Amino acid sequence: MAQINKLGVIGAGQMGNGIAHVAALAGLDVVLNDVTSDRLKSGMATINGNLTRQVAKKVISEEARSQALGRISITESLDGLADCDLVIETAIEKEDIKRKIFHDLCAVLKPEAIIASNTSSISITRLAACTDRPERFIGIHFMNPVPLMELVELIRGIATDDATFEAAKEFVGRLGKQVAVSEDFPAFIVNRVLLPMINEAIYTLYEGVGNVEAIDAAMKLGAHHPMGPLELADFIGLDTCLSIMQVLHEGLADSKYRPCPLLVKYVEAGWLGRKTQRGFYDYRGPKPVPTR
Ligand SMILES: CC(=O)CC(=O)SCCNC(=O)CCNC(=O)[C@H](O)C(C)(C)COP(=O)(O)OP(=O)(O)OC[C@H]1O[C@@H](n2cnc3c(N)ncnc32)[C@H](O)[C@@H]1OP(=O)(O)O
Ligand SMILES: NC(=O)C1=CN([C@@H]2O[C@H](COP(=O)(O)OP(=O)(O)OC[C@H]3O[C@@H](n4cnc5c(N)ncnc54)[C@H](OP(=O)(O)O)[C@@H]3O)[C@@H](O)[C@H]2O)C=CC1
Repeated sequence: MAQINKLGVIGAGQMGNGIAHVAALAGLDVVLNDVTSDRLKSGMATINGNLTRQVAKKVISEEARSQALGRISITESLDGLADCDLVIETAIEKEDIKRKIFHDLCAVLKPEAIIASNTSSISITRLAACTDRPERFIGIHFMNPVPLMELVELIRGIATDDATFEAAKEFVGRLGKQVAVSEDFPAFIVNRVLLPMINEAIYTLYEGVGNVEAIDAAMKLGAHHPMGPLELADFIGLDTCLSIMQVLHEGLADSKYRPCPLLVKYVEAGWLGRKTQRGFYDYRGPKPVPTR
């Protein structure tokens, strides 16, 4: 089994920067790619901020922080990923964008390298089929926030070979995370359970059963969830939540997965949650204020 020493990460958003952060701390060389230099700059600033917070909390040393930062390089071109042993795609949850990335990546990436997607919901088999190496393609699904969450789901496509699965498992173990293996069905395990709950919380708001604060307080205090479902939706990103519900609805053809029209409205408004500073809460002031 080939050892993974150099990791490529496509997309410098919240998941991409989290994966780059934990991989660099674990001693891997990381190349972070995104479409604009602004995105790369803000991704690196977030990594630096989160590493600095870990130093302040004595989770890591100052030396570990500076070594980790030194292991991450950035590139606006996929050519910069050519000699990586593993490339994880973490661009937005849109299948056409992911397919285009894999098409372009295969043209430059060394043939023996493994390709993975961090997709929350999309079929690994279908994504693998648009690459030149379906046997070396796998779903490696990290949870948000990556530096704090223990779990990573591994999803084999129909063609994924044993060596790829074992290399992915070893990689996840090196990052100090636990593996849950999921079959390749829409939204896998965590999101198959979590997203219908979030969607139902949005229906609860839409139908006027409770307001934002009441729904979140009910689930935090009444079910001991660390975040309320609407706060969590804002944290995940409302665009991502909608995309996952659409994949569940289309993939399982069951009306119980119908995305709530209010979720659609927020996404159409560009109110995507924390990343755009407005969602079920408005984050522009000193503390979050409910928008309903
Ligand atoms: C959509 C998908 O495909 C799959 C998914 O990921 S679904 C989402 C899964 N994730 C969850 O369900 C998260 C639920 N929330 C939680 O577990 C907790 O609220 C939490 C772990 C995120 C934070 O815990 P907390 O104790 O309430 O928060 P908080 O006190 O602010 O943070 C504790 C520490 O976490 C760290 N932290 C918080 N957010 C962080 C982030 N985004 N990145 C890195 N570190 C972070 C900080 O070190 C923070 O320390 P400080 O107090 O010094 O700032
Ligand atoms: N949010 C979550 O809780 C979780 C998300 N995921 C999955 O991870 C992936 C990323 O999600 P997340 O990090 O939250 O999303 P973000 O919106 O935070 O980040 C996505 C990043 O990808 C960039 N991007 C878009 N198109 C391309 C491209 N062609 N090439 C390279 N980069 C591109 C975006 O740039 P720009 O904004 O300029 O378009 C942005 O920087 C999705 O598949 C999502 O389903 C998995 C687990 C948890």
